Amino acid sequence: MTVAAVVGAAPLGWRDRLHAMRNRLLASPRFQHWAAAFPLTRPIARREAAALFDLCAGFVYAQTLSACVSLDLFERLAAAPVAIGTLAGEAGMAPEAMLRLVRAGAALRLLETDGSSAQLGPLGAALRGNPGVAAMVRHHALLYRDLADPVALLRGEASASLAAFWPYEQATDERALAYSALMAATQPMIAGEILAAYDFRRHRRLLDLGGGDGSFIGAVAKAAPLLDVMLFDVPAVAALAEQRLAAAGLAARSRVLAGDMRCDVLPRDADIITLVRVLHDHDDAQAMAILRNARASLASGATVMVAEPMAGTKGAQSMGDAYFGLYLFAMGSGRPRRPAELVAMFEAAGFIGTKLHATRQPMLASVMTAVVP
Ligand SMILES: CC(C)=CCC/C(C)=C/CC/C(C)=C/C=C/C(C)=C/C=C/C=C(C)/C=C/C=C(C)/C=C/C=C(C)/C=C/CC(C)(C)O
Ligand SMILES: C[S@@+](CC[C@H](N)C(=O)[O-])C[C@H]1O[C@@H](n2cnc3c(N)ncnc32)[C@H](O)[C@@H]1O
Repeated sequence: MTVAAVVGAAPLGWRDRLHAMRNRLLASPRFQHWAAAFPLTRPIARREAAALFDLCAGFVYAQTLSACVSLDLFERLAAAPVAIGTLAGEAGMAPEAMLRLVRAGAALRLLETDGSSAQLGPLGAALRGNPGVAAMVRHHALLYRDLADPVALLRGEASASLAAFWPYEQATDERALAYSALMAATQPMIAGEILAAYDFRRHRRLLDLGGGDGSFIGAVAKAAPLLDVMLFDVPAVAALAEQRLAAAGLAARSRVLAGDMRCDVLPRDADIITLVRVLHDHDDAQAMAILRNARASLASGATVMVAEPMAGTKGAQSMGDAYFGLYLFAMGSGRPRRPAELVAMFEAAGFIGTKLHATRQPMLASVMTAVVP
């Protein structure tokens, strides 16, 4: 009797049978021993075992990085190597403990060490070039807490601290300041990707929905000096944007509006609307409401752009469905979407001509545009 017959399921097709055969083989200790011993399969066996080990141990690596960021080690080591004893004294720990951390960091290519001093490793050096990454590592303390019991989180039995960090509906000034500061810290890497992928100089007036503190439109305004910029966000964030844009000398070229982008009337004079790291925060019905509202405000020929990390991104699959999938689940709304899902949503909202624009680091953001017929 087959497994399918036992559980009463439909008989397996050839693809499923092949899949089941592969999985039986991979689970067999005899096959694993053979593959590790046979010279042609040995590199694959080692790579797959290492990949599985990294999944088991990934949280330790992330916490090693977290300790380095908390202790500001990458900045401390920016100019020159520093003796382990000195670093230990500054961090308030025993030299043996600091050496343990430095050796862990060196194994992860964050640091380098000769056993008596430490200096930056290649990944620690790259991290310094993107200050938003350290801000995210600090922020991850919340997600780490929420994921302590992932099954309880998925069952809805644990209250997530991340949800309280993003209180869009009731954003007080203090909360808005906290999440907008995090977004502003990470915005340069995102704006860099979008500006390299899309030329905004072809437009006249841009409306950035959920535009945060204005960091993105500030960068666009610099790259497209003739473009007028508008920003729409919840009241507490819009107030921050107003201050920031004025401080950047953009008061005359910019307009800031406050409200609910899902249902409030939007300005009608934009020829491009941007949604940067916005749509993936919202469940499908809300995301459709945003797209339909954007469509209603735009004239024929105008453009809508979604820029955010997308699921299924080649070479960065774990970023989409694993990282952002669980991040947004803990946050309590939204999901990372595949480009094909966004195309369907654009079309359902009345846009045509969807286009995916290649970005240099799709792990950080993908860019998709569509136009009003
Ligand atoms: C010179 C020598 C020796 C060799 C040359 C070899 C060579 C070419 C090396 C390359 C060097 C190089 C250019 C490195 C570049 C590294 C970069 C650009 C690294 C960037 C890393 C970015 C990271 C890790 C980003 C992480 C982002 C995170 C975790 C973002 C999280 C965002 C969240 C949670 C957003 C939340 C918003 C919400 C609520 C979802 O809407
Ligand atoms: C993840 S942040 C992205 C901010 C900015 N676009 C960026 O990439 O840095 C999402 C933004 O959408 C805003 N937002 C969320 N729900 C909103 C709503 N219903 N109406 C207007 N803005 C909203 C939030 O206040 C926040 O500033």
